[in-house]
Formats: sequence, C-alpha cells, structure tokens
Amino acid sequence: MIEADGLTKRYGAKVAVQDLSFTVRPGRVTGFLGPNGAGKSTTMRMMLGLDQPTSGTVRIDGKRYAELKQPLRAVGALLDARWVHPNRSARTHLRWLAKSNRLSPARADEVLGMVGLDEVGHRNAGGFSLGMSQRLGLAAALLGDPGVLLFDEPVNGLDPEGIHWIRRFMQGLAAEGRTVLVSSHLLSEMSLTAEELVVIGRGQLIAQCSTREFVDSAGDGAVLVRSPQIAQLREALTAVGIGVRDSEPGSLLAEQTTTERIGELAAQRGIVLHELTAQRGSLEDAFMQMTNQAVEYQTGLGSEAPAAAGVAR
Ligand SMILES: Nc1ncnc2c1ncn2[C@@H]1O[C@H](COP(=O)(O)OP(=O)(O)OP(=O)(O)O)[C@@H](O)[C@H]1O
Repeated sequence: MIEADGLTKRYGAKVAVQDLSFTVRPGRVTGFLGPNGAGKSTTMRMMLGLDQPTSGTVRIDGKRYAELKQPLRAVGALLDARWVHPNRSARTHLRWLAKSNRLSPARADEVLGMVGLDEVGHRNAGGFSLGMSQRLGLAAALLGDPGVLLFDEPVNGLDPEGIHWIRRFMQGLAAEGRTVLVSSHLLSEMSLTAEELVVIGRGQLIAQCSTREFVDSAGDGAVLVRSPQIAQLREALTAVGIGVRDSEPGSLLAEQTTTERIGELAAQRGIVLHELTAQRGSLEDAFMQMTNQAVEYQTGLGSEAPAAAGVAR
C-alpha cells in the first residue's frame, strides 16, 4: 500500500506538488494520470526517497522510504529504462544490482526469466531495443520481489505488441496481490490497464476513484434504447418525467437516467427492448473535461490557469 498525506514539494517559488493525499491499494493496477508538468514524476521520486517532500509524507507499507531496512524488498521502480551500463550484459547488470542490495545473485536469472529475457541475458544491455530495455527495467524492479511497484511511463515509445505485453505483465503483478502504480500519457491504454485512477493537475488531486467512475462522471447520463415498440416506450418515459431525444429510427435517447430504471419501466409495461446502452464517453473525454482547468499553461498569452476544480474524494 502507498499512502500520500499532505504531500507538498516546492522548488524555490515553483510548487510542483501541493497538499496531495491519496492511497494506492494492492491487488489492482492504479493509473497515475495528469497533464504535462502535473507533478507525477516528482511524486514518484518522493515515494522512492529520491526527492524530499517540503512537507507532508508518503509511506510505503506504513513506512517512509528512509525507514525501510531493505528498500528493494519493499518497493521496485522503473523510472528510466535507459539507466543501464551500456557495456554490461543484462545479467551482469542485474547481478551487480542484486549484490549492491544484498540480494542473491541467483535472483538475476529468475527475474530475467520472468520478463522473457533469459535467451539474451548475455548480450550488452546498450544494444537492446527500447522494448527489451523496458523488460530489463522491469526485471530490475522485481529483483527484491517487492510488494509495491512504481512504473513511470513504462509503455512510452513501445509498439502495440510491447504495450500489450507490459499491460498483461502489470496486471499479473497486481493479481499476485502487489500494489502497482503506473503513470502514463496514453489514456486509451490506461483505460485498458488500470482499474483505479489517481488523477492530478498542477500538483493537486483532481480525482481518486475507479476508472469506471471517472469515465462515468464525464458522461451526460443518457441511455440509448432500441425497441420495436418505440412509440409506447416514448410515452411511458415521458409519463414518468424522463426526457427523451430522437436517435436513429426505432431508437431513442433517454436523458439523465440509468439502464436499470428504463429496463424496469419497460418490464412493468410489457415493452420489448432490443438494446439498452448507457452512453459513456472515453477516458480521454473524462480526462480532458476534468483537467481542463488544471493544465499548467492555458493557451493564450501564457497566463496561468485557475486552480484545479475539486472533484477529489
Ligand atoms: N528539479 C526541479 N527544479 C525545478 N522545478 C522542477 C524540478 N522538477 C520538476 N519541476 C517542476 O515541477 C512541476 C512538476 O514536474 P513533474 O516532472 O513532476 O511533472 P509530470 O507530471 O511528471 O510531467 P510530465 O508528464 O511532463 O513528465 C513542473 O512544473 C516542473 O517544471
């Protein structure tokens, strides 16, 4: 579990992270989203003790990073996949990391196998493709078999196969009961990967909720209904005060309601339904709507945007 409590980081006059409180729970992948410069990397660096908070705390399984006796056994991270010695083999790189963290060198081969690099473990890491480097970065993060994993933009620059592989891998780690926090700019990818979201803008919390709730919060509550008895359905809906908009022939859009309400109403009146679909936006729509106020610099004369609108829970 990761717990941020009133986390604040200032660089001189610049406030990178401001009074940020959220919890990341084990057993599912949590996406960490925010526009450029929102403070995601700074927050992750504070989780790993690479930056000190100006105020507030962030705890990994109840402890600050500095209090962890063997940090690599508690938290693993992939921040920059290119951080390897180019003339060292992947295996030597991992063994060196293991040794300097008092972990068994045999663990290097185990993690190489876990990420599918056992065949190329003897090759110089400097010659690895981006996808292979990302896998090596994941292997390094897993060396201490940690319960908490942090990934900063792990799929940046990868091809669809690489993205798919990392998605399944992260979901597998979460299914083993680990806490997995992953930042990404790729929103459609994040909607497939993450069950939970922490969304920040200008260093402040915008939302912490399930991906489903986040997407729903941006929807307009309309429900598409298709029925061979559309006239009767329209009458039944307007009779109970539900607003109706036209859609394709044989269909209508019921406003500000739920699929449950319409399904039950149709059943009571004996009206046959062929389709009942809540109209959802995409994670992209929700993100744009929620972070619109929170982009660091709005277009137009570089004026700063107002503070993030608070839908945080
Ligand atoms: N060492 C530093 N000195 C001064 N300002 C910094 C420093 N590190 C980050 N910042 C500023 O803090 C803010 C948050 O940066 P951060 O890199 O954490 O955002 P981010 O959400 O990770 O952005 P991106 O998605 O673009 O990587 C930015 O305005 C950035 O310019």
